[in-house]
Amino acid sequence: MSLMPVSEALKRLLDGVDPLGTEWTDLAQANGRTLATDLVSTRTQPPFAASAMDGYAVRHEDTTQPAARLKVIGEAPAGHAFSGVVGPGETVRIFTGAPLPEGADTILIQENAERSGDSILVREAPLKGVFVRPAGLDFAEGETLICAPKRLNYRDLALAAAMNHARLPVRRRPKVAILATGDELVRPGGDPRPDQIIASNHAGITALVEDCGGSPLDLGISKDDPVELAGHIRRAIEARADVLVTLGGASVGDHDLVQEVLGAEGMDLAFWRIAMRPGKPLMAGRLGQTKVLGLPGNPVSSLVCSLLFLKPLIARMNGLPDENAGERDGVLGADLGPNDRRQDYVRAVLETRAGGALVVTPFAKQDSSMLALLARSGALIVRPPHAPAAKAGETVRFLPL
Ligand SMILES: Nc1nc2c(c(=O)[nH]1)N[C@H]1C(S)=C(S)[C@@H](COP(=O)(O)OP(=O)(O)OC[C@H]3O[C@@H](n4cnc5c(N)ncnc54)[C@H](O)[C@@H]3O)O[C@H]1N2
Ligand code: MOO
Repeated sequence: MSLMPVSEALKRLLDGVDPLGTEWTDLAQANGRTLATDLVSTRTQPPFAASAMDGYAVRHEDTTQPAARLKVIGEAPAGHAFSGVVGPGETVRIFTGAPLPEGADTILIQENAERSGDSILVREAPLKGVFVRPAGLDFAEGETLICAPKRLNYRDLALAAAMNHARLPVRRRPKVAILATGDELVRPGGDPRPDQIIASNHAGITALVEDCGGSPLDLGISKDDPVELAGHIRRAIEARADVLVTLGGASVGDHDLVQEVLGAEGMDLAFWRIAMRPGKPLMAGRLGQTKVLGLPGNPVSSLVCSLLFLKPLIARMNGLPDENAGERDGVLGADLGPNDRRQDYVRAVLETRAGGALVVTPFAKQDSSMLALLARSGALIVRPPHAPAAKAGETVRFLPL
């Protein structure tokens, strides 16, 4: 049986996938969304020369004489510009964020002024121009401040708000329908019979889809029954899912029906069976406008395949580059035996040792059903097909989790 290399499978999966369309969203809903077009400022910030301190707006030349005294002719709190002009020997009481009044060029902080009635004594002369933020210090109208494509974070959103964008152009989030299959599965919180287990893959993949900028759609659990399975698959198509992820039933057992039923529903198969561990029975295809990704049922296999295939697919639909291209070098923390023909993704603890070395220490057991070890892993050591045995201390490639 020939197995397709991981890189070839990924290429086929992403082939011809274009970014989804653009929609507008409120600023409050934009966290984690992907900006679809560059964001240009509609404002200059600050829009006026502003005081950076609480104190007095002065003409610098009036403050240089020892024990200079200035007359307070008004007040400028933030949001209330002083409308007059500061003339010789005059000052305006000013607060942080208020516009610098005309005539003044410097801020005397209040700690260095002694007020009595409507005058002040300059206790320590300021340097010329201090504590004045010039107009446009932060940014100017017309400047492109956030370039698309970019997943928006809290800093971007503060900046977009400061630019006065209440709504933002973002990519439509890929809708990812997730369907578990198997008579043995019961939802978390359910009451399994002795021969049943809890369906775990859903929870993990839902979270991964959200983390990657997709919108998960829970299609529940289908029994290993072709009619029921076909019904669930049709629901995904009716819901116009961009991606249908099936969990389990991808292998060769008598009850592994997913591929057969998808085929009967009209799926074009792109590939099945990959030279990777875990994840060998991975399958992909297209059903109408919906990309289909058939993940193996073993929990670690389904999560590793999601990381390696679903994540880049969602990134592509958002118009973003594939972050998995970020494999790194690490120091192997324990010996590894020779690899076979499948590219191995070895669960490992990731540590930073003194001096900054990244050390990846593989777990001795690597069974693809072991979620507890995956949860403790910080890295997947990537071992190419037929890699020779490796000794602790050698350099290996890894993907951070
Ligand atoms: N004769 C062969 N048998 C198997 C092969 C093979 O090549 N020849 N491949 C093995 C490999 S590798 C994998 S991986 C599994 C994957 O098989 P399926 O995708 O058909 O998965 P299932 O049989 O449905 O389930 C496997 C395992 O995972 C549990 N499971 C399924 N779904 C969930 C879920 N949503 N949450 C938690 N656990 C789940 C299921 O109970 C099984 O224990 O096939 C090997 N067999
Ligand atoms: O792909 Mo299977 O995950 O080797 O267990």
